[in-house]
Amino acid sequence: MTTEQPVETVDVVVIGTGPGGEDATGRLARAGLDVVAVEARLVGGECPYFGCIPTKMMVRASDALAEARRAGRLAGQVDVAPDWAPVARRVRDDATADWDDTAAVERLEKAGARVVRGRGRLMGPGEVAVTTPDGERRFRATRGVLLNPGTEPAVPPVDGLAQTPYWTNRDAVRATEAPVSLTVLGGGAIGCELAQVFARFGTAVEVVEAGPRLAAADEPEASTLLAERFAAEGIGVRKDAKVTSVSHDGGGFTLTLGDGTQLVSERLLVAAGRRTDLRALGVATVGIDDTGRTIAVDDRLRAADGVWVIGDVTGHGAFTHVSMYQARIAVADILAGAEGGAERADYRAVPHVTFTDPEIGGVGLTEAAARDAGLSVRTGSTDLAASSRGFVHGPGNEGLIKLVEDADAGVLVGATAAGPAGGEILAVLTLAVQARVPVAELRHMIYAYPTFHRAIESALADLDET
Ligand SMILES: Cc1cc2nc3c(=O)[nH]c(=O)nc-3n(C[C@H](O)[C@H](O)[C@H](O)COP(=O)(O)OP(=O)(O)OC[C@H]3O[C@@H](n4cnc5c(N)ncnc54)[C@H](O)[C@@H]3O)c2cc1C
Ligand SMILES: NC(=O)c1ccc[n+]([C@@H]2O[C@H](COP(=O)([O-])OP(=O)(O)OC[C@H]3O[C@@H](n4cnc5c(N)ncnc54)[C@H](O)[C@@H]3O)[C@@H](O)[C@H]2O)c1
Repeated sequence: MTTEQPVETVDVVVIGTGPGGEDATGRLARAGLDVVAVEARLVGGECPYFGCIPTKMMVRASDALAEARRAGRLAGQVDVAPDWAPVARRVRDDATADWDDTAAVERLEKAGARVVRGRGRLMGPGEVAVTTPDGERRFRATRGVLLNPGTEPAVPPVDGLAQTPYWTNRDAVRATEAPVSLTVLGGGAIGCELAQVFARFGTAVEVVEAGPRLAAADEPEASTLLAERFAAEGIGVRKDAKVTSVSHDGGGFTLTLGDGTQLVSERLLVAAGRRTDLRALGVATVGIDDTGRTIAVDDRLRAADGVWVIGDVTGHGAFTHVSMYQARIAVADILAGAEGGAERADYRAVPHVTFTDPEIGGVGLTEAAARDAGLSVRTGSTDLAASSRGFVHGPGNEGLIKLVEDADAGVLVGATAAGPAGGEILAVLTLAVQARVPVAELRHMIYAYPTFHRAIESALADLDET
């Protein structure tokens, strides 16, 4: 039986504590506000427990195996006997504390915030109801409500799929052993990272992608690079594939494709994008459209009077760094009161890194997006393997740098760095896009020899020739 409690008046209610919501809760509490953070699962959200951190530990392990396998051509034979046990142990003990958020809750409490376990929803301006295991609690927020609900794995409406024990990322990070065989539905960021991880541990992996290429958000050249590496590592990729049905029995999963092909595997990972449920959040009660997947926000993350929204649900890049960037701006705006915060969100240089090998880093606009935006586009590219550092590196040196220039303005508006340390090379390119560093200045710079990032110089030179 549920009991209704009196309405508690507080300064701010935060619904959902992904990386941004957690950070914002701490900042607001440290600023002296009375803050209640409502969390239905684990404080910290997807990233520390089911996303970035555990999957990057898995990537680190699989990269170690790949490097050991390359050692024969560099330093003498290394015997490689993959063992998932240390991976599972690190993910369980080091990354997620066995999926326990006590430390995160204590951090927030130490900052002066309260954490309420349950599912929150808006009931009108400043009004929040929380369904907890002990009944419903009601809060009235006088300064504002901050929404950071994140996303859930999307499960495509494929005949039979919902009735099978498929994995999502939340199950894959809990794997206690690498499966014998795995079909991955979706060749985006999650699908590609995890396909390569398990393949390197000996799993027979097949990626089934509805679209024409892997990593479709990135430049086509990066997709090709990744596809070539997947082929070299024996990872099957089926592009333009339509899955018509899925079944599961003692023999595992059977996927039937549109052309009649059947794929059989021990496990099935669904990595086909994410979904949100705005209706359940009650956003319509404050005048926010709840029919789409995202919530529109202004450059101070305001979505309605007294309502700020941050994270994946804003549609400005489903990345931890975006969620935390937005948290800082929203908190400053909440604390500034009527006059509003000074900092405005600017998404021209949002970086992202897909931690496959080769690692694919991208920032700003792709060539196609820049052309669609009507810019006068010039591109420059270079082959990382042909650089001095690529030559030194040898096995595993495949990569590229691609620059997208607004030729009229003489600045970069986008860049891709794929290869060993692609994400690290990206840092200087992110700065160039963000600060609109003139291409002439980038050419004038000195790039340390023989680094991977020195190849930027060759890509800049190539801008002249296109
Ligand atoms: C497998 C995987 C790997 C990833 N790797 C990376 C990476 O390497 N780098 C990177 O930058 N990003 C990565 N991401 C994306 C990253 O995890 C998210 O962008 C990040 O977590 C930010 O999300 P968020 O702040 O919107 O909220 P989330 O992290 O999704 O958290 C939202 C929280 O709100 C809670 N919640 C939702 N609704 C309610 C409600 N009504 N009441 C109470 N609580 C509620 C949820 O329980 C959840 O804890 C990865 C994601 C996945 C799935
Ligand atoms: N390193 C990182 O930063 C990182 C890593 C993982 C995830 N993420 C974030 O999480 C988000 C979600 O990742 P994701 O991989 O689930 O989504 P995604 O949007 O990146 O990729 C989903 C893929 O699934 C395909 N797909 C959809 N329905 C399908 C179907 N029925 N059959 C076959 N393929 C289908 C899509 O065409 C797409 O290529 C990413 O967009 C990213 O923002 C980031």
